[in-house]
Amino acid sequence: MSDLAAFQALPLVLLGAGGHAKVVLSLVRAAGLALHGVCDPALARQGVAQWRGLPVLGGDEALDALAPSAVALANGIGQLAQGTLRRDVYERLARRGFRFPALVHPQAWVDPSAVLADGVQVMAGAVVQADCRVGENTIVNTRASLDHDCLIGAHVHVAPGACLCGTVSVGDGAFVGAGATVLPNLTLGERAVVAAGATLARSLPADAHHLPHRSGPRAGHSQDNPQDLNR
Ligand SMILES: CC(=O)SCCNC(=O)CCNC(=O)[C@H](O)C(C)(C)COP(=O)(O)OP(=O)(O)OC[C@H]1O[C@@H](n2cnc3c(N)ncnc32)[C@H](O)[C@@H]1OP(=O)(O)O
Repeated sequence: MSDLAAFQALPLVLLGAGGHAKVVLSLVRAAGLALHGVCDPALARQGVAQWRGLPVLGGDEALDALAPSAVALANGIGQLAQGTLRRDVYERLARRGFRFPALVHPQAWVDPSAVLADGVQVMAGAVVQADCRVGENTIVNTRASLDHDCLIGAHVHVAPGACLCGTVSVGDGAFVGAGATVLPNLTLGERAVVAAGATLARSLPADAHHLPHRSGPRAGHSQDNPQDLNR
């Protein structure tokens, strides 16, 4: 068996037991992959022995008893705009030699020419089109789509229902909110944030935020100042 096949056959340890972890667990089960257990400090503190049918192995320290050659990891920590916990945990454990296989829900479409790095998660209903490249630990969440030739960095979250048109480049750590649309050929810098529901029509520099345009006045904001209405 090749190194890659051996790593893909390892049973998975799920990290975290919050909302994102539930969705990762659902993917792993739908894909028929083997599971070893879940690590979650809160469940361990509460003395919980089983979570959604999985043995609770303990908190972070439980991984000290496991060899990177014996298990692979599935990152169940979610990522909100500007959050770093998911990335920190991934990088710390990857440095210790643990591998995170790319996980693709059986009801997602990933074109065979697309390249997914370790730790990428493609959730149910998502689409990754031809010649996309997706960097480590990135989430392509439920029903999100990356059209042809998108180049997505590491630790990015493309939230549920977001749509990236063709040839969009996204820097490491960026966040594209639920239902947002990014027009073709644009670039988002590292850690840039596109708000849920926004349409991005110009490239966004590193660390910049893009909020949706407002169509009407809001309490406490002047109707004469368009900036108040279009923050
Ligand atoms: C499975 C899952 O659920 S994955 C999670 C996916 N989550 C998302 O997609 C959420 C993405 N987050 C957003 O869009 C956020 O609102 C952010 C990160 C862009 C901005 O967050 P903050 O800077 O905290 O903005 P804050 O919440 O203080 O809002 C500031 C104002 O902008 C408005 N606003 C913020 N984001 C949006 C938005 N996406 N659409 C419309 N209005 C918005 C707020 O209502 C608020 O208006 P107000 O001043 O009239 O009260």
